[in-house]
Amino acid sequence: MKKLETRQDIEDLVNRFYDKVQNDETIGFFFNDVAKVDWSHHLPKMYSFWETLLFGQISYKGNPMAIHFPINAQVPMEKSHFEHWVKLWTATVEENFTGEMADLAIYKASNIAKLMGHKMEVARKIR
Ligand code: HEM
Repeated sequence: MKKLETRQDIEDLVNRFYDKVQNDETIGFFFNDVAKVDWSHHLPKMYSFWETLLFGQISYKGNPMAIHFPINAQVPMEKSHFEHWVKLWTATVEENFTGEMADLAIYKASNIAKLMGHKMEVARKIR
């Protein structure tokens, strides 16, 4: 199987992941119905986000935590949603790529998802 090593690989991975997400029964509605995501805007941001995280190519400048709070305020983003997000991400990585960067993509996503899930839970408690 292919190694995850180029910007094009990241674009392919991210596209395939959000194809799954959009059609997913558990978390798809956050994107389709709650945030009503403009995919032509969102996907390039996600390419840059992952390029920055994995290749150290600083093309993403943003605050990934902050963008999720207003969504969480509308519909609680539960730990189980984040676990499901990670399950879909891990499956998409493993279906398409192998090697160190592929492992790192899974590892980093899991850590961020855990932290994000925790922050969303705390935000709901102090509201
Ligand atoms: C159940 C879990 C999640 C849901 C439902 C979710 C939902 C969303 C939605 C709807 C947006 C788009 C907001 C908009 O443009 O209107 C977004 C943006 C984003 N998400 Fe998530 N997300 C989840 C988990 C994660 C995780 C685990 C990560 C990181 C590993 C992540 C990283 C990002 C980033 C980088 C953006 C773009 C932020 C920006 O605009 O600068 N998300 N998310």
